[in-house]
Amino acid sequence: MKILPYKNLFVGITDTLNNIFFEGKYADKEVERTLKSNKLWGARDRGFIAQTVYDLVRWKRLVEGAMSRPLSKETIWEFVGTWFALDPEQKLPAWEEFQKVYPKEILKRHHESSKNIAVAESYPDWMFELGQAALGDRWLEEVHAMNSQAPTVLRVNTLKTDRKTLQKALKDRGVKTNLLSKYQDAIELEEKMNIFRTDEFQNGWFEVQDAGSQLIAPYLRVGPGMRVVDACAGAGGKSLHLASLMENKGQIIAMDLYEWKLKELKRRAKRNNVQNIQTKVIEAKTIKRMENTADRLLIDAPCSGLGVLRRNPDAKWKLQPQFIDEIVVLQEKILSEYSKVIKVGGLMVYATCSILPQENEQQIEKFLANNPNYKLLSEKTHYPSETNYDGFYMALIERTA
Ligand SMILES: C[S@@+](CC[C@H](N)C(=O)[O-])C[C@H]1O[C@@H](n2cnc3c(N)ncnc32)[C@H](O)[C@@H]1O
Repeated sequence: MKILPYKNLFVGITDTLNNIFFEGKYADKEVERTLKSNKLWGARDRGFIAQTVYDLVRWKRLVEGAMSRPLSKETIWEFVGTWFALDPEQKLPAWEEFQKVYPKEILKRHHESSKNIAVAESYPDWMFELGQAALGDRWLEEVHAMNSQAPTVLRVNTLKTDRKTLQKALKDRGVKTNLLSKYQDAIELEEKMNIFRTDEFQNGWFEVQDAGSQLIAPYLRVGPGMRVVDACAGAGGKSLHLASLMENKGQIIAMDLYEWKLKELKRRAKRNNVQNIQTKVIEAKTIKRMENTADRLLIDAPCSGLGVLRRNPDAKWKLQPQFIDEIVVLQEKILSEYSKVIKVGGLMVYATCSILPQENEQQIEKFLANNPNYKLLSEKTHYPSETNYDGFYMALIERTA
């Protein structure tokens, strides 16, 4: 993206990066906060700030390689300057903050440092090695695919409208979209924009949900009138989708450990005109009391998020290796305990937004070996390099006895 040579934009960028890298803030929230802080910035300014921050979060290690020193609070201007100096077409403003940024040296250092593929693709060594050990050459394709920008995809709320009507309404506002043929309820925006201010969003005609994620609720084969448990419902992206597929009939029990997430779910349900969701905070005996009660169970498990790094590039730097070990143990426990909630003959879907086999097919193999009364009907990993959307895993399992 071409440099906009205005100091206040760069101050916005460096402040935002500081908060993301050194104050533990989430990239999306921080970008949103910065953009709200100056009402005088126009669409071009905002686009420049958002894009530069996301690029720099994504390419942190590559830029550090070209600086040949780590990013710190002290080197943050050099970090930003180095990013732009890597592109010979860009001309850095002659500001004092960029005095020590020498494009020729940067390009020379980049040439050397990017011989290491983990630097060239900008991933921490441990993550790169973990993925490569698990997925071999496929990992190289996935890390590359997860370095591009995530498209914005909407899921039409079929309780309120249909895809064509939504597409036409957005077109009338000047928003160009494409219907995705392989995803029954999905519409993709041609250009990034803030879609949350539109009447269509406020009136619950759609939710923003990646196309890969939109495959999970239909995989559970729900129908009107069923009793469905969404065991890790969070703020309810999939619960809302299940409600649409069930035509608002039957019952969805949306559960999570955190009440604040379920509160957000309720708010979204109201906007979506969803009336068949009941929320429940999981306490010590909740799961035991619900055994053998559900026709369908969705376990959208907590995971490493190693399929959605292009949406959350800051996770590259925030995730720690021991978290992966811990999350695998938690997934195993959740599967073993929560699976008892379905009745004999009922179905469950176990899903993650990771592409690591240890969180996915290996987890299911262990579960089936320990629980012969469950049968795997199908499983699928969606890889970002193949779909151009987020990476996901889903397994459909039947309780047979
Ligand atoms: C992948 S997220 C769910 C996303 C959500 N289903 C959606 O579509 O928006 C996983 C969720 O599991 C929840 N969680 C973590 N540990 C849990 C546990 N032991 N039991 C139930 N939920 C748990 C987290 O709070 C988080 O909301």
